[in-house]
Amino acid sequence: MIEAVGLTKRYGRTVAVDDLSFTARPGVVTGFLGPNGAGKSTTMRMVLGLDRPDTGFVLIDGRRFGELRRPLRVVGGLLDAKWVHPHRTARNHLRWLARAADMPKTRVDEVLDLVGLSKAARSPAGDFSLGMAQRLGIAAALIGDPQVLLFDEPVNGLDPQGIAWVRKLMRTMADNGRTVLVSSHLLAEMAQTADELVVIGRGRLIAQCPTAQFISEATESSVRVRTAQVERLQTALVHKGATVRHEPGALVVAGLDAAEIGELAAAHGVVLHELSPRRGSLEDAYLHHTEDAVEHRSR
Ligand SMILES: Nc1ncnc2c1ncn2[C@@H]1O[C@H](COP(=O)(O)OP(=O)(O)OP(=O)(O)O)[C@@H](O)[C@H]1O
Repeated sequence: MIEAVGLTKRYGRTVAVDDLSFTARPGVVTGFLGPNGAGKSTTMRMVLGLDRPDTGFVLIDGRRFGELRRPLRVVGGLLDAKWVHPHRTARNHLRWLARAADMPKTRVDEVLDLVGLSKAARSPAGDFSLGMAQRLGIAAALIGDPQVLLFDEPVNGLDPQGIAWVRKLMRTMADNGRTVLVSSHLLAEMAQTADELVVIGRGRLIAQCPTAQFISEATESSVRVRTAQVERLQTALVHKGATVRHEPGALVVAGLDAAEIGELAAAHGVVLHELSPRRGSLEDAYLHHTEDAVEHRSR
C-alpha cells in the first residue's frame, strides 16, 4: 500500500507537487496519469526516497521510507531505464543490486529469466536497445521481491509483444497481492491495464477512482443503430425520451441502452441491422478532466 499525504515539492519557484494525497492499494494496478510536467516522476521519486518532500509524507505499507531497514525488499521502482553503468553487464548490474538488497545470487538469474534477458546477461547494458533497457530496469525493480512496485513509463520504447508482456506482468503482480503504481501517456494501454486511476495536473489531484467510473462520469454512453425503417424507429425512440443523432447510414442513440432499444424496435415491428453499444474512451475522459491542467499546448 502507498499512502501519500499532503505531498508538496518545490524546485525554486516551480511547485512540482502541490499538497497531493492519494492511495495505491494492494491487489490493484493503479494508473498514474497527468499531462507533461504534472509531477508524476517527482511524486514517484518521493515515494522511492530519492527526493524529499518539502511538506507531507508517504507511507509504504505503513512506514516512512527512512524507517525501512531493507528498502529494496519493500519497494522497487523503474524510473529511468538508462540509469545503469553502460560498461557493466546486465548480470553484474543486478548482482550489485541483489547485494544491496541482501538477496541471494540466485535471484539475479530468476529476474533475468522473468524479464526475458537471460541470453543478454553478459552483454554490457550500454549496448542494449531501449526495449532491453526497459526490461533490465524492470528486473532491477523486482530484485528484492518487493510488495510495492512503481513503474514510470514502463512501456516506453517497447514493441507490441513487449507492451503485452508488461501488461501481463503488472496484472500478475497485482493478482499476487502486490501494490502496483504505473504512469503512462499511452491511454489505450492504461485503459486495459489500470483498475484504478490517480490523475494529477499541475501537481494537484484531479481524480482518484476506478477506471470505469472515471470514463463513465466524463463521457456519454450511446448505442449505434442501423435499420431500413429509420423514421419509424426514430419516432418511437424520441417518444421514449431518447436523444437521436444521425451518422452516415446509422442512428446514434443516447438515453436508452441496447436492450431497451431492441425491445422498442421489436414492439414497433422494426428490423434492426446493427445494435452496438459504445462506451466513451479513457482518452476522451482524460482530455475532458485535464483540459485546464495542461502546461504546454500547441495552438
Ligand atoms: N530536479 C528538478 N529541478 C527543477 N525542476 C524540476 C526538477 N524535477 C522536476 N522539475 C519540474 O517539476 C515539474 C514536474 O515535473 P515531473 O518530471 O515530475 O512531471 P511529470 O508528470 O513526470 O512529466 P512528464 O510526463 O513530462 O514526464 C516540471 O515543471 C519540471 O520541470
